[in-house]
Amino acid sequence: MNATILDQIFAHKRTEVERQKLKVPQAKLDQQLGTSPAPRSLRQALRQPDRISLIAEVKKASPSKGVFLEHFNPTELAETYARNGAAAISVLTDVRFFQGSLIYLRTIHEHLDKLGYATPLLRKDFIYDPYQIYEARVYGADAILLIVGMLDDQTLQELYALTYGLGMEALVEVHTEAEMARAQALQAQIIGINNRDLHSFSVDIATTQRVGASLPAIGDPQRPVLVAESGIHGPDVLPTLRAWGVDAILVGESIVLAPDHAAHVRALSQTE
Ligand SMILES: O=C(O)c1ccccc1NCC(=O)[C@H](O)[C@H](O)COP(=O)(O)O
Repeated sequence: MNATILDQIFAHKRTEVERQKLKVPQAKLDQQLGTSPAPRSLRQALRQPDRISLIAEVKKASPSKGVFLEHFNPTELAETYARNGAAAISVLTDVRFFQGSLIYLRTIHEHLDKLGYATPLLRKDFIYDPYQIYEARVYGADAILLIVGMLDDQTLQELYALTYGLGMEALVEVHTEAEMARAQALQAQIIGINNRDLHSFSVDIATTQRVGASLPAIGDPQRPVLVAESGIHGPDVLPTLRAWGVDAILVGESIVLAPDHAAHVRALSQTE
């Protein structure tokens, strides 16, 4: 079988992380941990009784679509998100395929702090090694993404425990019913259903309904915070997602491509 882009991403990620460990050894990260700003709760920010919350993504490019924004200013974008009602901000930190950076996390954190916004920041990357979780904390992440489909159960459990041990939270991402069962076995508090098949890049919003069907009923205290990820273009779909029990949406492409970022964020945050 031919290697998919996802296989290439994973292979390159391993090289990138090993290279980074040589540049900034774990011992150095350990020293810097104490100076990181205290984490804020993603879960609390997302669970609103009366509306769907928005996680707005700082996304310059994607492997499926290339560059979205030639004039890309991550701090300016994040400021627009925070000012216009985003409950949280996802920062892509993968360098090669998404043209992201860990530095964006730090500069966005510092910039929003100065403006008085305490919007939680999610490190969005392909995380498989504890080193990346320490890195996330040192650069100011409040939460990280764990993609169930790329981790075995033991690694998933270890990374999840480390994340919470460092005071952060994890958005545990699934795409199939089998992955959802694994996320539930982990007792994940925040589960994201990615509507995008990361192998084929096809997007189907109905994935959220199908894969979310096994969760405890809406209103059950055992029900995790549910995030619908990818392929959300506008607010018209929000009532349907609400009916499916979605607490939050994660949106990148439609925001960065919108002619008016602020207006699109307001519409998706239902603050118009
Ligand atoms: O965005 C991609 O093309 C992509 C390809 C391969 C792996 C991951 C990918 N995206 C990561 C994401 O999950 C999205 O950036 C995020 O859910 C926002 O999606 P969208 O609103 O469709 O940009």
